[in-house]
Amino acid sequence: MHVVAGVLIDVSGRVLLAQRPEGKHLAGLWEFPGGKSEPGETAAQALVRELQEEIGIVVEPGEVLMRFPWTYGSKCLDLETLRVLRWSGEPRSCEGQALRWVEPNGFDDARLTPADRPIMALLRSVAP
Ligand SMILES: Nc1nc2c([nH]c(=O)n2[C@@H]2O[C@H](COP(=O)(O)OP(=O)(O)OP(=O)(O)O)[C@@H](O)[C@H]2O)c(=O)[nH]1
Repeated sequence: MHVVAGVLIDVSGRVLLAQRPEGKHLAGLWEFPGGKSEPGETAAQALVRELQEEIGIVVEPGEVLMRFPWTYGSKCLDLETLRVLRWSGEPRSCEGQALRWVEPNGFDDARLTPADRPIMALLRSVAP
């Protein structure tokens, strides 16, 4: 399963996280917004579609920050994380999930989905 996630960084260096809803796998943990790609979609196309559906913004995808496999029990992900260069609109919750801008250095890893911990570590390492 190919999953794309987007890293939005605001002017003060905070990144946007979404909370996984009740009743879902990893409920309550925070992740970068995104979702599964559909057959035939590139990662960039999937990211544009997912962020439009989930948080109501139109994004310009940038470079791939990280791509790696991750296993949760019997679930295997190919998680591809892209930087978002620009977006139009103000992120808002379109599917009931909580959204939050957080400082990479001030957010406890235990609150992230496990696969997102190495991504946050990368963001911390490049933070100004
Ligand atoms: N969108 C997203 N999913 C992630 C991230 N990190 C991570 O481990 N995942 C996992 O990737 C899987 C795909 O997520 P999804 O949002 O498309 O699907 P879902 O579990 O909500 O279920 P559903 O859409 O089938 O109902 C989930 O198991 C999710 O926990 C991330 O940063 N962003």
